[in-house]
Amino acid sequence: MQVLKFGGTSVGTAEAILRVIDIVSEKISKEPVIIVVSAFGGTTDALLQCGSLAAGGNELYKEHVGHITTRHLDAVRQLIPVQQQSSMLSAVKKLCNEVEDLCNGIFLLGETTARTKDKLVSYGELISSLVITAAFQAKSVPATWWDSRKLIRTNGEFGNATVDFALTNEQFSLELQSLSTPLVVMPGFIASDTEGITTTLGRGGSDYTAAIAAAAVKASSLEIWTDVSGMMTADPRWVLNARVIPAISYQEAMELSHFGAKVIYPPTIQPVMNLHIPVWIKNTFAPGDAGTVIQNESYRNGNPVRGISSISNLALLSLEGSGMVGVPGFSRRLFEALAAHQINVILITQGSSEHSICVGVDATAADKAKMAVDAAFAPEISLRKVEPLIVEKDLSIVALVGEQMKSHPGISGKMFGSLGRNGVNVRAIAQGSSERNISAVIATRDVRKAINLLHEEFFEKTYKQINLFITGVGNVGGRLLQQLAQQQQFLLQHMRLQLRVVGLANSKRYLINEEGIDLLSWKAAMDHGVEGNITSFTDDIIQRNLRNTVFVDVTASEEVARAYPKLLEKSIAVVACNKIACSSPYSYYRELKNKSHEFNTSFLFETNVGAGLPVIGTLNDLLKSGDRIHSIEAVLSGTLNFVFNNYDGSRPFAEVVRQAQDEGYTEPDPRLDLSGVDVMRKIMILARETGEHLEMESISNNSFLPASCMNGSVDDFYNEMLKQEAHFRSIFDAAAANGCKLKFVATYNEGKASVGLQQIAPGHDLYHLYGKDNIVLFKTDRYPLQPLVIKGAGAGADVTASGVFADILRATLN
Ligand SMILES: NC(=O)C1=CN([C@@H]2O[C@H](COP(=O)(O)OP(=O)(O)OC[C@H]3O[C@@H](n4cnc5c(N)ncnc54)[C@H](O)[C@@H]3O)[C@@H](O)[C@H]2O)C=CC1
Ligand SMILES: N[C@@H](CC=O)C(=O)O
Repeated sequence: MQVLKFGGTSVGTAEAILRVIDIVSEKISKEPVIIVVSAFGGTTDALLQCGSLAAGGNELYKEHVGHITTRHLDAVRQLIPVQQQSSMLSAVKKLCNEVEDLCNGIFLLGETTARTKDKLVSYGELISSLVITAAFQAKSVPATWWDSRKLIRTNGEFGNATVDFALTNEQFSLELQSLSTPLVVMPGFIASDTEGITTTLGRGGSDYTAAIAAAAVKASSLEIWTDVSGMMTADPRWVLNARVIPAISYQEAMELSHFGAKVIYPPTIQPVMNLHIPVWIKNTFAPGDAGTVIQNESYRNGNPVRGISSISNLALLSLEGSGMVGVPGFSRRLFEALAAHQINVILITQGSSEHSICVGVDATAADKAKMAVDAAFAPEISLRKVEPLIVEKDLSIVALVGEQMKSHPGISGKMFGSLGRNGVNVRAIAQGSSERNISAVIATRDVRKAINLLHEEFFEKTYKQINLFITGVGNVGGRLLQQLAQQQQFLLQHMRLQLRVVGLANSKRYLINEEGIDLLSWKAAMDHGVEGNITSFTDDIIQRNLRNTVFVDVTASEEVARAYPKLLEKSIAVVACNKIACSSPYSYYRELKNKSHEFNTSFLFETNVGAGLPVIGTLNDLLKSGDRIHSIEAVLSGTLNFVFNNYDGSRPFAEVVRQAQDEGYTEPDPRLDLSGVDVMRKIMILARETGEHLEMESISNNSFLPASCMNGSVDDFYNEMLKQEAHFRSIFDAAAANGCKLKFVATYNEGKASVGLQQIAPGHDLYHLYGKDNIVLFKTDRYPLQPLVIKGAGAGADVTASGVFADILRATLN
């Protein structure tokens, strides 16, 4: 014999009931079947509402009873041919009249008891099971209706009665003896006490009814038919890639169902587990799907984690005090105080110092718990041996569940590492010695992010999702978006990285799409962005709290550079080609470095020096591996190298500078390049990376630009350069006369940095440097005579964007 249970959604409409009939008809051709049905979806709540309206003196309950009646009568009309309808219509009407009578009584009394409520809600399952029995019969499927109230006997704890299994099993065997049809239909959820008064088995109790029946008749299997295709690796409303678990042990299923996987009512497992009856979770709306089987053995598929679950609305209660250390009885008194007020403890942790004990309870019970515990420990609190109970709310539990976790070291390391890297603070941890469950208490606002992270870490072989927020969509930013668009598919296929641009901002507005902005039409989409600035953009990023988030600064804005600390503090990685942060006063540069370290997230700015060239990375590799820098000599301005490589007096100097700007080598404000300030910033950043506390003021700048060029606007700058043509010509001629080239050189030696224009003779390391190239020469302990040389394009949107791209990838691998 098989037992099948159909939940409220599976019997919510006449159409759904016809599916049930199809499923069951196929089953009974093989072996006899008992089906346990819930009330039509929503009916239990509707009945409870009638009761509370009536108890509150609100006559609207009559209208609600009317709706319930109509719904059930309609189902009869749709499921049963007209000629056979009348007896079922009058049976339903009679039961609905009883509901109304009961509500009238409640209305008159102005109150309702647990016993009356049980009676009231029992009508949902009673009526649905009778209608479904008749529907089978109308389809010529012989079916017997069994009254669960006569079979399942409980104590008198209304609302959540305890089953007397011995008596119940006996009733089932008696009933089985006279069974003459291949099919039995039973109402779920309801039972009766020793005096025959209706009781219920707790919300979701229809699963339990089915398990009790399966155990009583020693069924070959129990099938729970619902509206999902099995137990999932995580809640699919939160984790898009959650998938069905094909097989799971009873113990794992109990852990997962206790921890919020609503697919199965937790007590269901116990009766069938004792008899090793397999439980299948199947989907009424996709009966062909394999579903999940819950069985004795833990299924080994190479992944020790079976599922991820969570409990929301948790409060953490901490009892602390020096008077607790080494004194027996504190925990007993704490638990007794909670138990005396029917407060259920969900999680317990205690450090070996015994200085504190911490328990998790449902947040709705937190205030009651505080009163109870403070009263229980009043003498110790008054003597300051124990502190008043500390209550923290807005917390949740996320838990990894898996029978095989016990034989696998490193799972909790992976779990907490992944949460930590993403700024999810763990408030308490619990792991039983069975190691079947590792629970972490975290802020409720972090739950979605945490579950997705853990799912990615333990289940997704497919990809890791990276959420990018890019600010600044100009020259370099625009090219970065092109490169990302071009490479997205490759990264997905070859590196299992799903790089999504979730946010884009310019100086006036921003756009966020958590599904990822289409990189082929971002310009048009930007027009529909919201008006905002860097503060509202970064607030929005933080509030969304997405996992694996990288903020990319492709502006030259000080305002944007000021936003990094608040992002790093939330473990959001920052990638910047904007040089302002790292060339601000040393204290700010240090603060950012410290925050990146403290919050275990990346702060990367390789493109600050040499654009896409690996200058900072190489320097750090040398330092980390124990080398010592003696000196740095470098040409670090793509713009100036381009200008001096292209200026020979045949056209105005200003015109060559304009060309450098048009080709995208200059800063948004080209005066920073021509004045040498950009190069000062770069050599300072390199010096700082070696550990030097250098400031801009201590760098000497032998500028070749007449001071008058720096007055006024950028247009004034170009006009003034035209006027100063003779000056530029004379510099060029002097170098040419010596057979030299002009290079704007930066040096760092023995803690001192300087920048300035130099005549470079043939044979010098810097002589053969063409176009917009940069060159950096490091002399170190290991490269004392022949320097380590890095050379190549040092400016331009494409190379800079690719350097930023590489930093983004580094940040994601942190
Ligand atoms: N061009 C190059 O070769 C290299 C450039 N860089 C750096 O790249 C950065 C960007 O350079 P480009 O793309 O050439 O400049 P750009 O002027 O073309 O683009 C910067 C963009 O940032 C936007 N912006 C300014 N303030 C903003 C704010 N508060 N919020 C949001 N967006 C804002 C501007 O509207 C503009 O669209 C600069 O910091 C530059 O130093 C670094 C290495 C090489
Ligand atoms: N404007 C800069 C670009 C790179 O930082 C330069 O010309 O080098």
